[in-house]
Amino acid sequence: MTDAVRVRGLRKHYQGSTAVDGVDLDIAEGEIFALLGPNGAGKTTTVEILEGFRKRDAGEVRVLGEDPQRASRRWRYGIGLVLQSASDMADMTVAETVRHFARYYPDPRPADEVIDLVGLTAKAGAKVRTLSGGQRRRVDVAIGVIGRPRLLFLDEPTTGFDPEARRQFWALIRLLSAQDATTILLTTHYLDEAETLADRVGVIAAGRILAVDTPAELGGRATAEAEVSWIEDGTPRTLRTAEPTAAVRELADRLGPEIPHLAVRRPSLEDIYLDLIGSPQ
Ligand SMILES: Nc1ncnc2c1ncn2[C@@H]1O[C@H](COP(=O)(O)OP(=O)(O)OP(=O)(O)O)[C@@H](O)[C@H]1O
Repeated sequence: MTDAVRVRGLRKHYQGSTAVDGVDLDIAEGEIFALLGPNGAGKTTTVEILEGFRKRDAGEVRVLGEDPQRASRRWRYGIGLVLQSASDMADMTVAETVRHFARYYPDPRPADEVIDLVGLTAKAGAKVRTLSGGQRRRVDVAIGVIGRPRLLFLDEPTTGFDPEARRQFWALIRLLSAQDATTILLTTHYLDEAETLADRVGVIAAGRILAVDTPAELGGRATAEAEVSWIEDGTPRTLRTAEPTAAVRELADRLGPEIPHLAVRRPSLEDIYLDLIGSPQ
């Protein structure tokens, strides 16, 4: 499989402070990759360098086979952006906005098809300013994918969404990924979003990548000990074990088939993430 993104030894300093401190990153074509990290970790700086909006101080960067700093117009057509600050086309309708952006591309998707894809057909004639926050974000996605990008950048796409809107948005991203094998680089502060959407996640802190893996395997998660908890003689008990099934069987033998308040908990992606970035839990 070819790499959509290949980064080696990326560095960026701002007036004395180091924002990106030797990042290596590979993202395969068709992959959904989530970049996670605390505020100020270097996510936006890294992503803006990949998008060609920021110059690096050192390192090699290849995005869709080209150096974003010297990339061609054709290269830019292959990139889709959904940035944190939404486009302000508030006085135009949804359809006008999408058609407006379609003109920038040599081979855009049909505007109606994209509006349908993002679930805004019923709102196609509505002014963008009359839409809810979540609906506006869908307009941003429509603009991001109108040019048939091979690589889509999503910067904190669901901040401020209610739970239902987030789930709808995730379904849309999965659809985009499945339909056209669009490569997606997502930054997010929501661990459940990364877990649901991403094939792999990378954790960055203080400008360095700490770990890259599938959400299930990150930081040794798949082999981490489970915590078994229950109540015995009115007292809460917990046990950490690599063999929770055996522990439950032993408890059932001792306490009967219904073990009071039994729970078996494996570390969540959030537990692993907080552990990696060294945050007290
Ligand atoms: N234009 C700039 N000038 C000076 N320092 C900057 C600039 N942009 C970012 N920084 C600094 O670089 C570091 C990394 O910032 P960056 O925005 O890349 O982090 P981030 O991981 O995207 O954070 P967040 O999750 O808060 O968006 C921070 O310490 C930030 O203060």
